[in-house]
Amino acid sequence: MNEPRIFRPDPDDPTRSQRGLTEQDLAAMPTVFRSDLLDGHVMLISGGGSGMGKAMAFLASRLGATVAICGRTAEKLDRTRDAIGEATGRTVHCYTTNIREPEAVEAMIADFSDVTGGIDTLVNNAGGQFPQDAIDFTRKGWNAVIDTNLNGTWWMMQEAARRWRSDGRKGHIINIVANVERGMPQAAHTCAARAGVIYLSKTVATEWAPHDIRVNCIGPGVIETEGFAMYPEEALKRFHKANPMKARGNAWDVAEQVMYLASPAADFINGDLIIIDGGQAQWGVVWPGGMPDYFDEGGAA
Ligand SMILES: CCCCCCCCC/C=C/C(=O)SCCNC(=O)CCNC(=O)[C@H](O)C(C)(C)COP(=O)(O)OP(=O)(O)OC[C@H]1O[C@@H](n2cnc3c(N)ncnc32)[C@H](O)[C@@H]1OP(=O)(O)O
Ligand SMILES: NC(=O)C1=CN([C@@H]2O[C@H](COP(=O)(O)OP(=O)(O)OC[C@H]3O[C@@H](n4cnc5c(N)ncnc54)[C@H](OP(=O)(O)O)[C@@H]3O)[C@@H](O)[C@H]2O)C=CC1
Repeated sequence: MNEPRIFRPDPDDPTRSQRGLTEQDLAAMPTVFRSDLLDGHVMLISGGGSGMGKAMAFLASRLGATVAICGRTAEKLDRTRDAIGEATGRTVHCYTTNIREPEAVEAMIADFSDVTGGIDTLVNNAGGQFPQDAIDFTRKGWNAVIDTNLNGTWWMMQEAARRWRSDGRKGHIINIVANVERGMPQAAHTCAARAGVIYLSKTVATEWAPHDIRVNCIGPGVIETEGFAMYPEEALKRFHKANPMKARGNAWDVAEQVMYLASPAADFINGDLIIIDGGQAQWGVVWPGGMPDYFDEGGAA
């Protein structure tokens, strides 16, 4: 049997404490892309201090891009900057910015544009949610998820677009959403926010075409990252059963797709949603963490 091209963690290995790829993995993972693919390219990645955003920051830097990452936790950003510097010799710019604060977003986009001469690709990857039955959401919990994933993403999109318009510069936005086509029980807040982002993106992909701004989304399925800490162990044991490949994706699967979209090869892709989920959208039941007994008649999940 052929070995997989990239490492896929064994979901049943109880000895693994690490969730997702290590910095050593990210420095050494093979890539299909040419090492100078993104020379001269400027990329801002929100949530770039961990998980998929960190993998994107590593890969973009390895391919020659000038990268900035933002998040709420300075230590995570600094650590990522140092690890990428060590692996690639490149300088990653860090912004301790909460995307829920529009003034802070405005200042970050202005600064990174001024420092670099202009952003080429904005990747809105920051986000998340907690698992809970919708009927039990508190107002604060609902607002936290909507404010992060919908409002925060929008402040970033609008500020970048305004700056591109005033600079007369073309730009590209890639929004990381989720695979929400059939809904996702215990994640209704995030489904609402991500569906909002997908249709916001499709709409402005048309509105902003005259400004030479393209907008696309990527919908990951179950991708093993540090973010899995949000979920109970029992649910994690079942996540890989949510797709017919019976696998978890990893951050590199998503990072390589982002680099493809950022490259000239994707110049004619606009207003699209690309799903990376091992076939989850077509498969079985919609409860990644397992169904309540009410539904689970034959133990199918
Ligand atoms: C299994 C099936 C899977 C089903 C779903 C399976 C999805 C699989 C695929 C997706 C995987 C991923 O996205 S993995 C990536 C996950 N990564 C993340 O989620 C990281 C970022 N997330 C966050 O920062 C937080 O979750 C988020 C709520 C969005 C923003 O946080 P804030 O800092 O604003 O909020 P907090 O102060 O933590 O919480 C604000 C309020 O939210 C509510 N709240 C917060 N955590 C809560 C919790 N665990 N349970 C209930 N309620 C909670 C409370 O009301 C909180 O108020 P108080 O009561 O006053 O405290
Ligand atoms: N892993 C998966 O299976 C899937 C993940 N996703 C989504 O993909 C994205 C990346 O997730 P993943 O890498 O797995 O998880 P992580 O939890 O590692 O990444 C989320 C990142 O977003 C940052 N972030 C969260 N809230 C804010 C905020 N208000 N302002 C700025 N930064 C913020 C976090 O940093 P900090 O807390 O320091 O601010 C963190 O670095 C998220 O939007 C996630 O919901 C979607 C589908 C599946």
